[in-house]
Amino acid sequence: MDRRIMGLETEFGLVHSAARGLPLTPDETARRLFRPVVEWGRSSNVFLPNGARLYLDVGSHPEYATSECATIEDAVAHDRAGELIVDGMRQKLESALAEEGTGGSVYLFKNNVDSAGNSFGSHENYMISRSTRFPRLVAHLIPFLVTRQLIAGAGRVHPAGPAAFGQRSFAAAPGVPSYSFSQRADHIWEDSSSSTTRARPLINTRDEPHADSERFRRLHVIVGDSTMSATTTALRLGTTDLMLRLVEAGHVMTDRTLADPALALRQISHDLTGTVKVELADGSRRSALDLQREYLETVSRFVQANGAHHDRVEWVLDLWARTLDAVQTQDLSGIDTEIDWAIKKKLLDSWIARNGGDYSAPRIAQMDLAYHDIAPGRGLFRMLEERGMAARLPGTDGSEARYAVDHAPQTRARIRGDLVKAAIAAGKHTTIDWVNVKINGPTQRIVTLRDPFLTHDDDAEAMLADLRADAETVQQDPPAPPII
Ligand SMILES: Nc1ncnc2c1ncn2[C@@H]1O[C@H](COP(=O)(O)OP(=O)(O)OP(=O)(O)O)[C@@H](O)[C@H]1O
Ligand SMILES: [Mg+2]
Repeated sequence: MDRRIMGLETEFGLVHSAARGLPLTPDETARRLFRPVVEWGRSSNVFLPNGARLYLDVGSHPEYATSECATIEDAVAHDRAGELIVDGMRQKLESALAEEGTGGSVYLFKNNVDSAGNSFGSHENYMISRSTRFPRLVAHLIPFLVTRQLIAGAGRVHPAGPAAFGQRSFAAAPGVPSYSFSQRADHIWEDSSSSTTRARPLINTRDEPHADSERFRRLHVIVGDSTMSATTTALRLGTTDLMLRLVEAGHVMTDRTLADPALALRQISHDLTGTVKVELADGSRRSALDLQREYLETVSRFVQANGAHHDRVEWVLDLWARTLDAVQTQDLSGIDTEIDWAIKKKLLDSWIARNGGDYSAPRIAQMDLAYHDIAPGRGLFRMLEERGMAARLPGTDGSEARYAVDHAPQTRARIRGDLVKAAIAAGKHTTIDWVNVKINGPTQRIVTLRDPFLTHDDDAEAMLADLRADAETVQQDPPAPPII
């Protein structure tokens, strides 16, 4: 696919800490956080004017699923817009709690593990053609995704050393405080399956295309870490899209099937040199660095032969190469403003250099968490960004995310977003999913958008015109969306 629909889902960690007395329970905090959303959309599962889905699933992790994006920069901007939106809700809740005397602080973390060791996800969605042979695609993608943490991991501190997996422990001896590439690697148990939680695979194979099922399929990757840095997010999406292109083109690829992908994920995550050898199904042993170098080389040759399919391909290949060089030479200075695990490691290592101690210091664990705090002026990544110590995606100036808060990208999300705004203004109840927009009421109407690329639909135009006419007759102002 030359143009590809992509979407990112982020589950946030949520904590209330009380100034005095007991904090709100996680469930209560989440319920309170979503109160303005429910007031606006009459549900804790809504689609927003920018086309995105904001919801509270079982448990207490707010989730933001970006609308369908057709470019990497849109996906990055909309992912960040989600942070701005939930941060606005966080600020509202903090103010409400202060007013009623409960007080305390509300924290939202864009990470993948909580203090009790539970893991929550950052899911990537890529549209692929129905004609692509799915088992072949999955087989080629898994070894890539297992080793992708070298270039797209968010980094994690293990104050008591890596946890054991079955009978095995990794890298540093058990009990030796350490740092790993990935947040998520220790929590994945299978290579691919149709469950996202129970067995927790790398790829969820449940077939829900959210589009015309005869033409399209949605690839649901759930192994990735949530990334704070725009450049890391762009690299994560950009490299994966290139790999998909290669497979889709029917490019003959070496079989790199791993003997045990979940085990290899952990072995690789806990070896910052990238040189530990993991076992392939054919009995050979290869390092993550070697495998990633081969992928980069194959993709580069493919691009040379077939041309770049968007204007960031060169940038993706360059950052990919620089990151592998940094791992190989163990000199992170070339990537420590661009790749999350390296940005965070630099921060932690400079604290240790100034204060002594090691990765077991309580302050280090705090910083590991605070890096992912999305609050401006408090989150460590946010602060680095404000000081110009975290790179922006070239050609962007930071205003794109703010714009994406209430503007949908140029896909069918644009139509959905317009209908959401118009329905709210007209005081109509709706039932919406990724494909359908239904106006409830005595004269039910439904618009079905099966092609995610389409930005125009006659039925939707007609519905929009009617909703706008209805809005003229509504006396009250519509409720404001639950965003800042
Ligand atoms: N046809 C498509 N191809 C690829 N991605 C899509 C397509 N349609 C929608 N998406 C993206 O897929 C994601 C779906 O998010 P959502 O949270 O609803 O996921 P889900 O897997 O369907 O449901 P759940 O998280 O409830 O299990 C969004 O980011 C959206 O932009
Ligand atoms: Mg989801």
